[in-house]
Amino acid sequence: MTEPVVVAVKSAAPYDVTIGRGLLDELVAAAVADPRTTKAALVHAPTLAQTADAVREALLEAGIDTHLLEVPDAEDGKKLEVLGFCWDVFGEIGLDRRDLVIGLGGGSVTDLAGFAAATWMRGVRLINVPTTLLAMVDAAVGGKTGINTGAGKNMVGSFYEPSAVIVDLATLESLPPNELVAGLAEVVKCGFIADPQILTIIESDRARATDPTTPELAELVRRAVTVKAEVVAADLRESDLREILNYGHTLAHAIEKREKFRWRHGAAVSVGMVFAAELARAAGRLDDATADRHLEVLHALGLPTTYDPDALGELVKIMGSDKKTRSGMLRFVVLDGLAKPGRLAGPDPSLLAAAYSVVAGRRRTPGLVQL
Ligand SMILES: NC(=O)c1ccc[n+]([C@@H]2O[C@H](COP(=O)([O-])OP(=O)(O)OC[C@H]3O[C@@H](n4cnc5c(N)ncnc54)[C@H](O)[C@@H]3O)[C@@H](O)[C@H]2O)c1
Ligand SMILES: O=C(O)C(=O)C[C@@H](O)[C@H](O)[C@H](O)COP(=O)(O)O
Ligand SMILES: [Zn+2]
Repeated sequence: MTEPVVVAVKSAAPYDVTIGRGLLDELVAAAVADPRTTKAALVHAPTLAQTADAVREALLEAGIDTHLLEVPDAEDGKKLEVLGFCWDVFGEIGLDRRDLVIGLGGGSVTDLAGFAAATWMRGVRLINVPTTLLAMVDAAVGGKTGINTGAGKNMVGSFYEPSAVIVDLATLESLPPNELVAGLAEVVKCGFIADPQILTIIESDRARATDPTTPELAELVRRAVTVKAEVVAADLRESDLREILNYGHTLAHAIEKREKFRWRHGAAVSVGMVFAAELARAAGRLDDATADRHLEVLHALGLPTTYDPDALGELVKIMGSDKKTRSGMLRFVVLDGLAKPGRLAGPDPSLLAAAYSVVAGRRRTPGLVQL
């Protein structure tokens, strides 16, 4: 990819996701797009301190007084006290309604910065600059913002869309390989729910699909962002269709909560997708080949596909507070075939147990030989 590629999110307040390499100029252009903006609060993870400095310099040159807010890393940043810290700094620097918040980092930072922007003076302009694969293809796009609470993952937040998303693929070159692979879980998710070509690209050459410098990875990013953009443009507030982006997340969020948010989100989603596929297979809704393909592709990428064999009871309890639950009835996004997402409501405990026996590693699926 030489020229940046733009994926338009055609929601009520449309915005562009610009994907390329070395996009500082595009970021500055997005920032100055509103000529009333004189100040920016740049929220970033500690690992992005150097990049944050470079962005600040460029914005200062463009006449935007830019303040850096370094927040705790990963899920430690998605906390009420950190949100409070952001609000305090916004107040101290006099950030007003014409100004700008920039989220620079992984999904934990874009979720936090997005919610801080959504709530400050009831909403100030937001630009997301995702620097992990997961944030590029998922967290930074689509307007879900929020923090975790004692009750669980992302329990407080809002739907608040950015005015621009700048995806600089060059930032992936410093990302630890395990983080890149974790991000691929959400890419694989898009493959199963909507765009099977994603799976073919990964299966054809796993090494190139996991190399941040290749056109294959750039194409995976473009395809996954396109899936997300189309879904959120049709159903921003998750009244129905958007739930498909939650494929694998019912179990994933329960695992994350049980693990006190120390698991990588993408790793939990990987296990959650295996569970959802097995649930659909056990319910007679998903063919063996597609169910087996989950284990094969996720395992080949080095993502986890199993979890504590004795945790099902606890996980079912935690899943009770999943946001898709209705009148106390658990609801899962499942597949009725490749790229045919449906819903499974109130599964019988025997179905949950059958599906979990694969996650627990107690039952191997017939099609799978390499595990
Ligand atoms: N809002 C949404 O729609 C949405 C979608 C998917 C996930 N999420 C949320 O996103 C979060 C997970 O995001 P994540 O996987 O990006 O994790 P993360 O934000 O915790 O980042 C992972 C790690 O990578 C480091 N890092 C980030 N960019 C780097 C770079 N370029 N070079 C080196 N290190 C870098 C971070 O400091 C961190 O340690 C979860 O909280 C999840 O709930 C939100
Ligand atoms: O954008 C969405 O919608 C998603 O569900 C994408 C998920 O990958 C993401 O992890 C999201 O934050 C989950 O949201 P939640 O509503 O289940 O908390
Ligand atoms: Zn997710």
